[in-house]
Amino acid sequence: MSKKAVAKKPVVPAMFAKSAASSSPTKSAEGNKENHTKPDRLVPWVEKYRPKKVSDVAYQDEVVAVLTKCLAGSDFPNLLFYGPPGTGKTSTILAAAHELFGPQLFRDRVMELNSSDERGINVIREKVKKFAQFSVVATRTDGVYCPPFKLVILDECDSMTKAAQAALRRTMERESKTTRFCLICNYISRIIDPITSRCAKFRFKPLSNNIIEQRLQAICNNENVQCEPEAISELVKCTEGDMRKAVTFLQSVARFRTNETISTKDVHEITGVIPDNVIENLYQVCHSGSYEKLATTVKNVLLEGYASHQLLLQLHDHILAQMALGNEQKAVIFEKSAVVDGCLLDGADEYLQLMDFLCTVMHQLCRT
Ligand SMILES: Nc1ncnc2c1ncn2[C@@H]1O[C@H](COP(=O)(O)OP(=O)(O)OP(=O)(O)O)[C@@H](O)[C@H]1O
Repeated sequence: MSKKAVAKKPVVPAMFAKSAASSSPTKSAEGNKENHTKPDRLVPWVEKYRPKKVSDVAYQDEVVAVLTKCLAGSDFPNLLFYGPPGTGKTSTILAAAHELFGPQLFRDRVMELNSSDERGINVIREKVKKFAQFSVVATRTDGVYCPPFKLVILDECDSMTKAAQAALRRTMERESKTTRFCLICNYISRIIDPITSRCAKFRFKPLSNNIIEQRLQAICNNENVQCEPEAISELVKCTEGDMRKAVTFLQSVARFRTNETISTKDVHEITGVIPDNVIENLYQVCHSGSYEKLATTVKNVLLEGYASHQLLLQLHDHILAQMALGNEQKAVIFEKSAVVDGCLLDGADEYLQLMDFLCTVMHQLCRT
């Protein structure tokens, strides 16, 4: 379902067209440093290009379809959005709240809390409960119907204590007539069952490379930033479906680019993506079967300052694409990469871990 719907989405959402005029000073920035009357160029692009309407949210077709229906009927269930970072969870509910309450009532009707700062039971008892208790009536402002409830958005609620979640559950039950809740988290497993069972749950998927590429291209067009097509693809490679990461990297690369046109070299410098020839060289050294050569190459690669986690990630993709390796050999290699990744996260020595992984690759290649 999602693939077809995604393919039909316009490549350039309406929001890009609207902000084109405001972004023109950035274009001339490349040659005309005087032209910065408005501090537009300092606005983070993640905010500037945050979806303004639910229909602007890319790739999350299921939740967009449900919310569109809810907005048409001006009613909402309690919601639980979960999934990896930068996939649109916060943007979606903020856009829905703006459409639901309009600019005038948004402040009165919406309470937004970041649970990683305010995670204790007192916040639920004092702030959330008090806000939820107020009853509101349906109104019509500028001809727009505004429903008779408020919305509490609890971001990063997977860092709430269990006691706070239990208190929240009671508030959700008691104030269900006057207040709707939208809980947002990365890990649904950390939310207690009585809460998950009271919410309509939506999993936000990592965005496809294709979609990220299209949106980055649209931002480049809107900001009049020139970019080699390979540079965009290279940028997308390191985002792992995280749109926030993609847009943030693009803005940094655009700011610090060495020439007028963004090149893959600029992207590598900012994102830490490792050039393909470095990865290919490591793979070929494994092929050669020489341990000494491997040890020297790994030392040199680390001296260049490449991050070991990124090396592991790109080696994984490179090995996955190798036809010469059978399934069994790949399975052994990827099992090792998972172990090595865990050890790196725990702070193990980068050189030893990479050698451990690459020796496994060498061993498996010698069997072909
Ligand atoms: N599905 C999407 N469609 C369009 N833009 C998106 C989407 N997802 C993320 N973005 C972009 O990334 C930025 C961050 O998105 P958002 O804060 O909604 O992510 P999130 O899923 O809530 O992340 P986190 O779990 O880290 O809070 C937005 O401002 C927007 O520019």
